[in-house]
Amino acid sequence: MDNKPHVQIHAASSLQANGLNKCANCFNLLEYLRYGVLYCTPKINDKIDTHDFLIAYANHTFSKLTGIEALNSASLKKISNRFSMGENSLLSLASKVMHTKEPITQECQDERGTQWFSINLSHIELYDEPALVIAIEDISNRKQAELDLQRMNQDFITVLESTSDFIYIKDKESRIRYCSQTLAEITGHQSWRDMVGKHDNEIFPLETAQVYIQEEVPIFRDGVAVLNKVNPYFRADGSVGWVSTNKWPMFAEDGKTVTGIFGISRDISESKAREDELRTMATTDFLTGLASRRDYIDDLNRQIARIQRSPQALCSLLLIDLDLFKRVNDIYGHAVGDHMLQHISRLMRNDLRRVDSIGRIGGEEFSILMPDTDIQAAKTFAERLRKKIEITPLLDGERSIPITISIGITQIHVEDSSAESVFERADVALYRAKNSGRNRVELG
Ligand SMILES: Nc1nc2c(ncn2[C@@H]2O[C@H](COP(=O)(O)OP(=O)(O)OP(=O)(O)O)[C@@H](O)[C@H]2O)c(=O)[nH]1
Repeated sequence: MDNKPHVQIHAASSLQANGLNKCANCFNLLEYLRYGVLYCTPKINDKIDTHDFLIAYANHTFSKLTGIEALNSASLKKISNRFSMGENSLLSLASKVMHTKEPITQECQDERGTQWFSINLSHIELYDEPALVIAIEDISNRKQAELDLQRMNQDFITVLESTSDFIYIKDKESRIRYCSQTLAEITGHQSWRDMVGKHDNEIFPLETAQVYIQEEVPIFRDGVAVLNKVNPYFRADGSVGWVSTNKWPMFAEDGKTVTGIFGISRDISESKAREDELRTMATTDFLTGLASRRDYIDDLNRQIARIQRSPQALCSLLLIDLDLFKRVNDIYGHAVGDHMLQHISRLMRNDLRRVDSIGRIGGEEFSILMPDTDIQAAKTFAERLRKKIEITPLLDGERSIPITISIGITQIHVEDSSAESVFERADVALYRAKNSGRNRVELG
């Protein structure tokens, strides 16, 4: 140790001085300790309940750690306020130890709050004289690490309590160790702390829990992440939401053993609902609920492909146009015109088989696909539909508004390579029906 001072021992009594001097070599050893050591004796020889102590010996490390110099023969009271101990003081602890003869260990800071110490006070009897040994250790680094950890933990809890995502850490039995407040609330718990130790089986309906548990099998078995899984979940109120989930394995220090799972599930209920809505809008006509033109043409193309594969297969197509529909709009207004389109759609849809499909392919133009139906059978169906519409007017309050339809029919041929050629033939037939006075069925 550098600049090690010569050991000097100041004894409270001659008897003690004798003993201590005999121990001088032992005290020399203490100079090499990484602990600071004070050896104190009660200031008044025979009174243990004295309020002060004489520092008989301080090792070099004590001065080095605390920055307090000239300790030998100083009083403990004098240096007591150099340690910040909350309710206690070094002096009060010293008195307590002398009373109880029980050692005390306490953590404290220096007066400026820049250093942390662990201080141990022990009562000893040396040559029948009571004495106090104070050992001090600089624990600033450990304390800083502890405080950092505490702060990190607090930050982590703040994240858990404020994030809108469902965040969770599970142990190797898939039990919750931490989770976000949102996950607690959505599953009917007051605090995320109520979730700690729970298994998915205890949180979610069994079926949902099984999905989540299965998902975690490869994570535990192979240490791989599971990413972008879209799953439904059940809220405490019974409603269904959707989450997109990422789960990662957490490893032990060996970097191999999976000790748990870290997961983030994001609620995508709103975006999923919007996506579903857009998909429906793209495939469904908003006014009538029938297939949109695009979706209907997809069906038609499938039928064309089927017939190309099996030329003996049949499929007929009806092109249907409302007669003089402009007049309905002009006389009754556009809203009634809309009701008429809905009315006709309902009448047509009610007459279809499961295998048939129907689409609104223009403003007041519809088309029906009839698989496994030749053109004559399609004509019979079309005539029946035409008559039904003729005799079923739209009822609008007191008013009864009649309408008729014209229909052009064609059968899909093996030579048809696209929807256009099929529509063209049906259109020619429809044109003929219109030109022949409307409310007619024509074949093309
Ligand atoms: N109310 C309403 N009318 C529509 C809609 N789409 C198209 N129409 C109307 O449908 C009418 C079609 O008129 P036209 O093409 O002249 O045919 P039409 O009056 O039915 O006569 P023909 O087809 O020759 O029998 C137009 O007045 C369009 O405004 C719609 O979504 N709602």
